[in-house]
Amino acid sequence: MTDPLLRLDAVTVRFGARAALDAVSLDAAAHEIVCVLGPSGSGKSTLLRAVAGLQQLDGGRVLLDGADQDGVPAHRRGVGLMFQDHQLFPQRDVGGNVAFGPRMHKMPRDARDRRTAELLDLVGLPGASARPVATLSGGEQQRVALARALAPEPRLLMLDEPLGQLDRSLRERLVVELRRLFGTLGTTVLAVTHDQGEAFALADRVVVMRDGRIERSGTPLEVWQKPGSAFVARFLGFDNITAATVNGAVADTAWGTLPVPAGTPEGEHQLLVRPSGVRLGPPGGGLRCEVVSRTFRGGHVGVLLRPERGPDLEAECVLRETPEEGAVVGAGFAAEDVVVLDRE
Ligand SMILES: Nc1ncnc2c1ncn2[C@@H]1O[C@H](COP(=O)(O)OP(=O)(O)OP(=O)(O)O)[C@@H](O)[C@H]1O
Repeated sequence: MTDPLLRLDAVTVRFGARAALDAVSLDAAAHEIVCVLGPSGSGKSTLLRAVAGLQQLDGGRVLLDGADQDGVPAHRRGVGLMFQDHQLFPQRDVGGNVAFGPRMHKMPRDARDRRTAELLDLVGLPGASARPVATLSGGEQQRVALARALAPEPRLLMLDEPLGQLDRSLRERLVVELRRLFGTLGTTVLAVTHDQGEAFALADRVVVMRDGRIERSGTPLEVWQKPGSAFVARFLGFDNITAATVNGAVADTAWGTLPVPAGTPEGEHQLLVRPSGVRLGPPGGGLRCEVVSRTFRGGHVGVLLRPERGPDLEAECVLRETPEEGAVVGAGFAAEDVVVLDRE
């Protein structure tokens, strides 16, 4: 087997008594887009800094193309970094910013100009080379920062909250463009973000961190379908979580008896019920609930329910079928949207 492009092998970084990274092991294959996701303070930036060579390790190894990077300074690792505040050089024009890396690498002027023009095309700013940085919008600055990070052709591109400061609609558009761009260029990417929507849209593989450790790793679909722990489920925005005793095809919970998917192991578990699996009907059938609030979410409406027993429940409804606030409804549960969580 060939070496992965990036390998972290039991990497530990401590600040005082606290481990910001606690024996983290992680591989990224060439051309893979890996997004590290996690709450504030979970160690995401420390992980990027460790790979970049900006953070001393207290244990473990970082390997690039199979070579241990111990003692290799940041500028010799061949990795590109784009940080949240994407600081462009304000006194240089767009072209001067993008060509900065290649000039440092002594690339001849012709080739530099060609590369700059190509990259500006790729990021959707054709012909912008002579524009002063101060005349760019936030989204345009982000694109220039990206072109600058790509210009030296890094073997690994690392992004720290790449779209952090942009508004939601621009982020949603840019994230699709970024994925396409990285696919075209074959760039290997390690990105960190606390925005799960961004990570799921961008990544081939999502890694969720918790207190300096990797809690869950998989394709976006795998992690979405099987969060594994209550922590990951909550982080993904799922709140319908309850303790349950599984017995055959059903489970006893605070909300009453719920169906569970075939093959669910017997015994005590935590269960997640996806909002799409909470089906609303007339109050006579199922668990009696009052509608507390409704939140419009584009394609559907999130409905918060106060059941006659058990914690609040969230349901997902199509607009036409959404009950009024204050209405009393009966909630049923669909087995295919009930997921077993194996830990807190
Ligand atoms: N230079 C430092 N000195 C002391 N503690 C630090 C230092 N850098 C990070 N930490 C601590 O290490 C832990 C991980 O921080 P890190 O910045 O990696 O988290 P993060 O997941 O990137 O958070 P955020 O999303 O807020 O940027 C935190 O508890 C943080 O306070």
